[in-house]
Amino acid sequence: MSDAGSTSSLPDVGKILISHEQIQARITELGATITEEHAGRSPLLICVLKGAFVFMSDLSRAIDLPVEFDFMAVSSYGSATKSSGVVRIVKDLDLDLSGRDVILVEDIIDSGLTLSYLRKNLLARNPASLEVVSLLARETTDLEELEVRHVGFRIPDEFVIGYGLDVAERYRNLPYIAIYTGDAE
Ligand SMILES: O=P(O)(O)OC[C@H]1O[C@H](OP(=O)(O)OP(=O)(O)O)[C@H](O)[C@@H]1O
Ligand code: HPA
Ligand SMILES: [Mg+2]
Repeated sequence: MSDAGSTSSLPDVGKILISHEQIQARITELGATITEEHAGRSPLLICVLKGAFVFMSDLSRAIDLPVEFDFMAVSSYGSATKSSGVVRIVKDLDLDLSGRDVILVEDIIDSGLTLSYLRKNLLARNPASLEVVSLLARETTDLEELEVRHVGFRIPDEFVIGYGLDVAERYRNLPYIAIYTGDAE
């Protein structure tokens, strides 16, 4: 049912691009790399809500360090499958970033608008370091330009849902990443 390449019986859920098992295996690798790179430190993980909450939960448990957590909610897609072009902060952080090693945790880098906005916003708070880990990024995204350190999977130009990613708030609970086949625009 969750095998890559197969389909779901749920409406608007198309081909499964990345299975639950593939996601978990990649998260184990990402967690080990982050653990190694931050050995001896206590990075602050910032989850970009809502989409990144599932990835953050699994990734944090694959990191063997005394990490701390904070959460920021930003929104630009609303119920559409195209960015509105305006990134709105819905909830700000609770913690002070000055002097902290910050790891920003995203679910997807699509147009890159959200990340560009967040990078500027967070750097203005004087962290000691800021790095970005995203579960997904479009094949067309220039990761060097956006300074993204770790990416789980590169994906083709299709709107995807599941594992935190939504369309109009639905399907975040799918345990895999699938192509959205509904008619939201
Ligand atoms: O690179 P971009 O084109 O900016 O797209 C990526 C962002 O868009 C989505 O957030 P969304 O606005 O849907 O909010 P949500 O996480 O609450 O669903 C996603 O979770 C990323 O944060
Ligand atoms: O492909 C996507 N799916 C869900 N949310 C998104 N936000 C940006 N791109 C996407
Ligand atoms: Mg969304």
